[in-house]
Amino acid sequence: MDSPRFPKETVLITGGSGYFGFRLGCALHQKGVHVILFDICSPAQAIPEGIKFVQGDIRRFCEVEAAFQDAEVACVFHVASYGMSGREQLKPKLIKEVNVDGTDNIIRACQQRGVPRLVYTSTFNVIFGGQVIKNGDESLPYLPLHLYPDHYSRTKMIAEKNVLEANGSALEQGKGILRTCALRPAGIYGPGEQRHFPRIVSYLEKGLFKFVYGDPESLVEFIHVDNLVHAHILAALALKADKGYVASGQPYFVSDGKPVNNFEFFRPLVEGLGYTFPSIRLPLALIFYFAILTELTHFILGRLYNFQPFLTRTEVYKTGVTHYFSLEKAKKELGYEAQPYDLQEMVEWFRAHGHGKNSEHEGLRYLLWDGLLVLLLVMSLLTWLSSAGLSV
Ligand SMILES: NC(=O)c1ccc[n+]([C@@H]2O[C@H](COP(=O)([O-])OP(=O)(O)OC[C@H]3O[C@@H](n4cnc5c(N)ncnc54)[C@H](O)[C@@H]3O)[C@@H](O)[C@H]2O)c1
Repeated sequence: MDSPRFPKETVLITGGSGYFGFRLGCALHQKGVHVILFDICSPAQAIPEGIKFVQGDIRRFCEVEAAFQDAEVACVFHVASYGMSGREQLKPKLIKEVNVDGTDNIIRACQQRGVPRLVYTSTFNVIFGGQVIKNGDESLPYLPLHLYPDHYSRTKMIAEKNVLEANGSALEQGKGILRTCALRPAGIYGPGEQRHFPRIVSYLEKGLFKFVYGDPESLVEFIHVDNLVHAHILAALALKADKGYVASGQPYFVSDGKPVNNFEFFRPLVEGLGYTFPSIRLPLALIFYFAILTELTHFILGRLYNFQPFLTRTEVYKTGVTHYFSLEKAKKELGYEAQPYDLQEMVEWFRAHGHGKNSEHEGLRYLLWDGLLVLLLVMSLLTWLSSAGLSV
């Protein structure tokens, strides 16, 4: 990738221990930028020499302030978030505190500390609530609050709005104005990804990936982590005078620019790890009821054992309903060009970490999982049929 030049200045990355934040930090560090990673958890990987790590919680303003101490920060990449997938999605209070209150703290810290640029990592979800969107663009309005299917999407929208509204606000001590923009990525993938892919591989290993669902023609999008890093660097540069502050106050959809059926996207991973791609296809509505039941089961039993729900309703929409967006604005204003990637490097990553089909006895080992899956599917079918007004 033809990487843009980045000046030798200091940037602070919230969520800097997470998958994307850490990758962004390492990429900027390699370009000679002084990087401060700020996160509530330490990074799982060794921190390269020269990168500073500050542990803290964006919900606590004093901890955010402390991260800016002794540094003239030129740009903040606000990446930290909570509640994106799995059981995290079912904790509304914490999601609001991190995504909304935490973001407000970051905006306030930028204003107080005279940081001139703030790039917010948003998501497709701020516009998508389960409706079909084909080649949507940034003119699409936010949804009314009650139409967001989950707290994460709703709070990411509020946070994005607050960040974009802070564009043009005054910095303290007459240091000029704050310029902000937001990037709305598709689902992130790449080697070492820790959120979606290990979960999928664990389902493969437990023998739970037995069916796909929804319309085979439905299309969604993904973005390779390095394309997203590239987009963030371009966005930060596009908030500067020499780019005419073109990104000021703007949102941008970013992806690999290749709409694909969700399950077909994962096929190379499934087959590359030696598993058979499922031939059974179930209706989306049935899976939606299945997700309601798993959320309900989690609601009842989650206090005793906080297990990972198999699928949530939002995940059903995200994976089964067509939604993809135009890259035109990001291309035109940021100069973004997605580079081609495939899942081969991820297959190799998982194999190198001891995954892949290797035991003939796996079937027996996971008989209990199979039983549970069939039970939940039968219950979903009954719920679906009765809600559709059919007598069973
Ligand atoms: N992963 C995806 O598919 C995807 C898709 C679209 C948008 N996004 C957005 O991209 C960003 C990065 O995603 P990711 O997959 O790297 O997520 P991640 O979960 O790996 O990283 C998020 C980081 O935020 C940190 N964090 C959470 N609460 C915090 C707090 N209170 N204070 C400080 N740090 C806190 C976590 O410890 C974690 O390291 C997020 O803003 C997310 O909303 C992700």
